[in-house]
Amino acid sequence: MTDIERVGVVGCGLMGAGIAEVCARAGLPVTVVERDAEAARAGRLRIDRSLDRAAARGRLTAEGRAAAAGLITVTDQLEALHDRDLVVEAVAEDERLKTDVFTRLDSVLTDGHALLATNTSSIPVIRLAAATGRPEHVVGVHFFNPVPVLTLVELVPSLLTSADTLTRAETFVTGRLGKEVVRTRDRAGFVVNALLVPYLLAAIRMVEAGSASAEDIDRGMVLGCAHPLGPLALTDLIGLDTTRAIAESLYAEFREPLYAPPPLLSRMVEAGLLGRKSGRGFHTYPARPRNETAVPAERS
Ligand SMILES: CC(=O)CC(=O)SCCNC(=O)CCNC(=O)[C@H](O)C(C)(C)COP(=O)(O)OP(=O)(O)OC[C@H]1O[C@@H](n2cnc3c(N)ncnc32)[C@H](O)[C@@H]1OP(=O)(O)O
Ligand SMILES: NC(=O)C1=CN([C@@H]2O[C@H](COP(=O)(O)OP(=O)(O)OC[C@H]3O[C@@H](n4cnc5c(N)ncnc54)[C@H](OP(=O)(O)O)[C@@H]3O)[C@@H](O)[C@H]2O)C=CC1
Repeated sequence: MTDIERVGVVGCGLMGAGIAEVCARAGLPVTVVERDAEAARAGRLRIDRSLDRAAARGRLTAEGRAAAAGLITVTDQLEALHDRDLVVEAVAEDERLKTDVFTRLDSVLTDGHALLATNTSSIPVIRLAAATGRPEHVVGVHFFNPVPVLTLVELVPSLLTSADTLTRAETFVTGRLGKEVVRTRDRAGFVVNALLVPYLLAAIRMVEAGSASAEDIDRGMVLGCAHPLGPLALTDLIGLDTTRAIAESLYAEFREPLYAPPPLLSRMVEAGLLGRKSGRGFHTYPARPRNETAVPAERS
């Protein structure tokens, strides 16, 4: 079994909140760190609402909901992670921001054997590992959105990740969290995003070219290919800012035009049209309390 008993998460947005939730639902105490007190409050609300939703849908008993909520602490103090066996970094897809978090985590974690994981979608893991004095303990552990629903985790060793770190990370995500693992090499976008993101960008280029409406492009893929969401609704779910950041990493690594972010995507990010999280992207979503992910309009 796994030696990981105390988990830390940095960032309590869409992914950090989901990762904290699945760890707590597996019975693990989780400390989540946000940027400041207000963001910590918003993160706590995000986790609590997701637990409420799971309880309302009958996927969690009232006792299970209370137990999971009781295992989670959200704070704005990175030092609170000093005693963790594993920390998963889930801040925004920005290499400088992540590098800074890894440098700080390296000095905060007292246990020399603690695992440092990144949930990055696309940034090569070695660049984050190199910001620490313990690259052998740094590994990519890439969850999928929504974390409580999707079972895949991509496991990404860098050239300096030790075999022991990889085994401990895999044992944790499969044995403790009940997820399925795909191992991938440390290349921008790993496996899934290297395939998925060019498809999302192609749909955005179709909107830009006026080939069809966003609604019809999505309907085409939902009705014609049985995808749960069309590409533009999926881009709204991921976040347009995150999608653009992933495209930029892929383009920087491979220089393939199919990875280049289309101008429409960049203009929408610059306009603050980030998808569900801002209430409007390629589709619109009803207003929700501040910092909470909106639900699609058709379900309101
Ligand atoms: C960018 C990256 O680096 C990598 C990525 O993650 S790429 C993105 C990958 N994700 C996808 O491709 C998502 C594909 N879409 C889906 O899986 C589904 O559309 C969806 C789960 C998002 C919504 O499913 P749906 O059937 O349209 O709606 P809905 O009926 O509300 O949800 C289905 C189930 O998921 C649950 N669910 C939906 N969203 C959820 C969330 N955010 N948190 C927790 N549970 C959620 C619902 O409660 C429901 O569960 P029950 O059946 O037990 O009631
Ligand atoms: N969205 C998706 O579908 C998926 C995303 N990912 C990856 O997960 C990571 C997080 O993405 P996602 O959750 O969508 O992004 P979000 O923007 O929803 O969340 C990022 C969170 O990190 C917080 N944050 C920023 N800087 C710090 C800091 N220094 N310390 C603590 N918290 C900080 C942000 O706070 P504030 O808002 O105050 O800046 C925000 O709450 C990214 O690397 C992304 O690529 C992986 C799989 C799927």
